[in-house]
Amino acid sequence: MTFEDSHPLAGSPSAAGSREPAKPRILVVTAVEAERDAVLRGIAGAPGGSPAAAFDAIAAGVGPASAAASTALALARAAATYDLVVSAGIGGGFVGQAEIGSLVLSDRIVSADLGAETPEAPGFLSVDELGFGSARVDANHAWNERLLAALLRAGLGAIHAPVITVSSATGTAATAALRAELVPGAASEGMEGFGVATAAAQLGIPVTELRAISNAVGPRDRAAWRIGEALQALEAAFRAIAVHIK
Ligand SMILES: O=C(O)c1cccc(C(=O)CC[C@H]2O[C@@H](n3cnc4c(=O)[nH]cnc43)[C@H](O)[C@@H]2O)c1
Repeated sequence: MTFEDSHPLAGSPSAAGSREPAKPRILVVTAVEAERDAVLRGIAGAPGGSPAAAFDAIAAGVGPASAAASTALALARAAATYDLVVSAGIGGGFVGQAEIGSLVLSDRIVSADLGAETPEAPGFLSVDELGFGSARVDANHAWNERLLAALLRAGLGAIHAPVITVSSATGTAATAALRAELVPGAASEGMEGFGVATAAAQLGIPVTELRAISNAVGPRDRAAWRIGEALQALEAAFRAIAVHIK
């Protein structure tokens, strides 16, 4: 028995009897159902309902703890057979870095509030500086290139930059400035990426984060959030990925 005969991920025989390469398996983890449904609408928009990858999408709950626990459970149920995990959803955009409606693909995923406040400037020490591990997971470079290429093929662009994870969304200009200083170049803020990334990284599975910007990171103004616009951008991004990923 060959590997192709015995391995469940080795691909299925085509009509001509030759073997198609197996589609990559991608787990998409959102916070809420509205985000998951936008992702699923995008994937369902692939021509013939046949996406170029095998996707599963789950709504894992808001915040890094729920995201980590739900991701770990989904990975365990699938015996960790995913090729990529994507933390996805709407997100805040840092002013001057990412506008409302734009897409941000993480080059690294950084927990910006995992550490200790200090009375001295800048007012915060990360767990890395405290010597308790790391508040950073690097996004998978090779997968990012494939995702960016897929977006580009559909005429979409994404800012490639750090995405921060926080347990409390930024609500003042001072916190926005502090978080931008702590993570230079950060373009987006969400509440789940580091949890998703930690679960994936502990199983050795490549991970990245994709945010569609719904609001500016800064003084809290919920009425100004453009959730519909961001969900449409998220849907378009996953349609592009489902059609064009190679
Ligand atoms: O009310 C709705 O219809 C609705 C639809 C989709 C998503 C939501 C959320 O409130 C999701 C919360 C989710 O959004 C992320 N997020 C968005 N902007 C920020 C931000 O500026 N700072 C931090 N997180 C942000 C976050 O990941 C939350 O889980 C509502």
